[in-house]
Amino acid sequence: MDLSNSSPVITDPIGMSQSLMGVLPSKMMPFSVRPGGYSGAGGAGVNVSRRKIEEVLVSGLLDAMKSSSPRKKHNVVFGQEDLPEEDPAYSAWMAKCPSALASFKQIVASAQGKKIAVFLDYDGTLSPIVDDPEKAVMSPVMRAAVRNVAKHFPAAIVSGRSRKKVLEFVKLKELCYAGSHGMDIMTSSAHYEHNAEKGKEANIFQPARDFLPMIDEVSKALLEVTSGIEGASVEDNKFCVSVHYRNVDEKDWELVARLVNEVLEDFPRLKVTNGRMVLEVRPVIDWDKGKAVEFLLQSLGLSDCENVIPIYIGDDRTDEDAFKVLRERNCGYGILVSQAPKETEAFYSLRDPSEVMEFLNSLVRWKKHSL
Ligand SMILES: O=P(O)(O)OC[C@H]1O[C@H](O[C@H]2O[C@H](CO)[C@@H](O)[C@H](O)[C@H]2O)[C@H](O)[C@@H](O)[C@@H]1O
Repeated sequence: MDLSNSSPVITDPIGMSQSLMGVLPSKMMPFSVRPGGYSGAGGAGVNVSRRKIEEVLVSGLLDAMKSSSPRKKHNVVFGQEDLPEEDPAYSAWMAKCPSALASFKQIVASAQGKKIAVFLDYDGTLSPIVDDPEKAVMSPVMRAAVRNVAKHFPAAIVSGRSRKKVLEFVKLKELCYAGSHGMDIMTSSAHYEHNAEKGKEANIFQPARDFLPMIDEVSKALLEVTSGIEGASVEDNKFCVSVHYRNVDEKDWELVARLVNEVLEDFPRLKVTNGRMVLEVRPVIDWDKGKAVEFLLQSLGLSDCENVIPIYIGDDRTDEDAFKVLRERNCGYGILVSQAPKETEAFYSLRDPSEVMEFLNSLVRWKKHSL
């Protein structure tokens, strides 16, 4: 597609501001697309300023794409990215966000006499990041670790994937699942804490149900526009859609940003956020992984901070919403999976899925020991 002559026309500037609000820092937003309204000049000036706005939005999206996970070599054994050289910036970051393994004693000491609830992201946390999203399988040893965790603690998977897909990967019935970034939650009766709720059937909560036809439509549109870009792929996650650019040549990233932006102009009720080499299109509703964790704690009868310590482990930007909720409630711990310093609301860190597994196994050993 030749974009050199395209002059995008913005038909709904307020809608567009919503669609890109997820990725643009507010200081980058031009005055005319701030939430609350469009205040551009009228007449011929409108098209010029609209085009400028379009450029600012595309370049904001592109910056966000570039700043997401850098490409690294993969370790053939565990599939995780190679460990970085120890450097002062990393050591300084570790001082602020220490290893959850090194801090294990402190973590369990604070949980003495309380119930621990475990929340786990999937990609990059329980399975290593791989080039093909369809091949992000979980190893049998990790599955055994998660199964053991679910035997001893209330546990849930909170993923950007569709609930069906993540269940296909995890293959464990003992857990609760929150797919589509928490917009598709299933709790099972086994987890209900209160006697009155014990007999309850598995429960489904889908706060973005009305968006299903729209998501279907945008998914098809995104698939169509990106079909000519080598390496790009679109994954329908039921209540959200991922546009993957991990396998796209960097010179084509701007094209990906531009096309996603163009498609979203027709969907003012959708927004785009970005994760690890992926643009995630989802409804503009006040719901995220943080809200999903609050919902799960509440519905499982685990919202009493005095007696419950929720632990949330995740690697991506969307997991920050959950870390933030725990930090703001002053209840439990967020653990970021990362090998590089990152700004985070998490209290602790783990380097990769193999460390996540070690941490989960340690939790189970501690629990068995304390019984
Ligand atoms: O919340 P998550 O479970 O972490 O889901 C976020 C996205 O994860 C998947 O993409 C990521 O993992 C892929 C497989 O390792 C990798 O190829 C991709 O680059 C990563 O972004 C999933 O495919 C996406 O749909 C999720 O949005």
